Amino acid sequence: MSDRSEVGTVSRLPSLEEIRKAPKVLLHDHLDGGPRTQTIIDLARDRGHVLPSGDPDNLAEWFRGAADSGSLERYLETFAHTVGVMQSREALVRVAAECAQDLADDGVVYAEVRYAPEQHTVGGLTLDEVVEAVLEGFRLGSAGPDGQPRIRVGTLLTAMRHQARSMEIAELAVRYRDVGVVGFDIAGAEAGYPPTRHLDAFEYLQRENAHFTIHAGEAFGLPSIWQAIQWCGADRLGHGVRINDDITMSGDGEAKLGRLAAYVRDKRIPLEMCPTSNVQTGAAPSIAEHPIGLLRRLNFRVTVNTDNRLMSRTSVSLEFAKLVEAFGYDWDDLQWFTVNAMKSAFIPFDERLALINGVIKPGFAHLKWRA
Ligand SMILES: O=c1[nH]cnc2c1ncn2[C@H]1C[C@H](O)[C@@H](CO)O1
Ligand SMILES: [Zn+2]
Repeated sequence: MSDRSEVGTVSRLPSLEEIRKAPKVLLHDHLDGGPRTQTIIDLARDRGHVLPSGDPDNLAEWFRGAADSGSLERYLETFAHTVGVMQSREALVRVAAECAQDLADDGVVYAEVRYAPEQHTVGGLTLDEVVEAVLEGFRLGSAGPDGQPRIRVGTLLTAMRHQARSMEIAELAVRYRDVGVVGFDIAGAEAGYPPTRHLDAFEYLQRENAHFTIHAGEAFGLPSIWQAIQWCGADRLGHGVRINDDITMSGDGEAKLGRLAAYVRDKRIPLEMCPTSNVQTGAAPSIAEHPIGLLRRLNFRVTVNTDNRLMSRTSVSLEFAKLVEAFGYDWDDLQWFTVNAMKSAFIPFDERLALINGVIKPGFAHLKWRA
């Protein structure tokens, strides 16, 4: 990492190793986008599922390469090999437990992990059995050797936007809201599948005082973001990178916000940004040119996320390290992203505040003091 000079002093930027020690918050991570490759290989053997490689490192490289297509649709094809092996209670418990362990090992203290229950019923599980298996996995994987929780994991239930089961999944999310499910989402190919297709589900969730986010403004532009917020009432935007299209820069570097971008900023609507994933799907040209740089400068409520740790070979720490490299972010910037994320979580306000004041601020203060 490079050094940055400040008036009379040289302050060292956070290294990847130091970032790993910081208490981090993750709001956008797919369970089926992050299994360990050895686990996929073991589960594939049990199910007779044929994989592109039987070697964990080669398989990891295959996922990253195949996801590097510049197209969201082709990126999504790689999930056939993760979803395909996550079709039994044992498989779901194992993948969820390892997910919680991997996130805790990366220093994540609070995570919201999402998946689409409707994709995990091929082996005969009911939707309720799928949800219960994943909750059990998170419970097991969150505990340290002393039995104390190392991480808190909340679940978001996703409905696939090209399917027609969103109402059923929304009802499932409400049914499990008091035992670990904290919200709802829609995902999948964006172009051709506007969020308003699922308006009945979003209206139901609003009547139930439930929380939801919508993947919008990733592979499709402003109309998708506008519908997600103004028609569907999304609490947060999954990605939302294309809000950039509603910001114009004048010759002297001044930013002018269109009405939608101004609304998103004024209302403090959280943007779940996933830099590496966006480069892979072509939503951003590179990390250095990612709109996150501008949006952070303009004080949008930006958060930093992984999306799919397997497909992007990433972690929250690595996403932060890439941003430090590209934009020269310091500890204050990383804390700002983290507090933004914690403020935007779907758990109750007093619990968010307790994590901000009791874990995040003291953790960053310690790292800043050592730097
Ligand atoms: O970035 C994404 N955009 C849209 N859909 C996505 C993205 N990452 C994963 N998905 C899909 C594929 C998964 O099977 C599904 C549920 O996690 O969500
Ligand atoms: Zn996503």
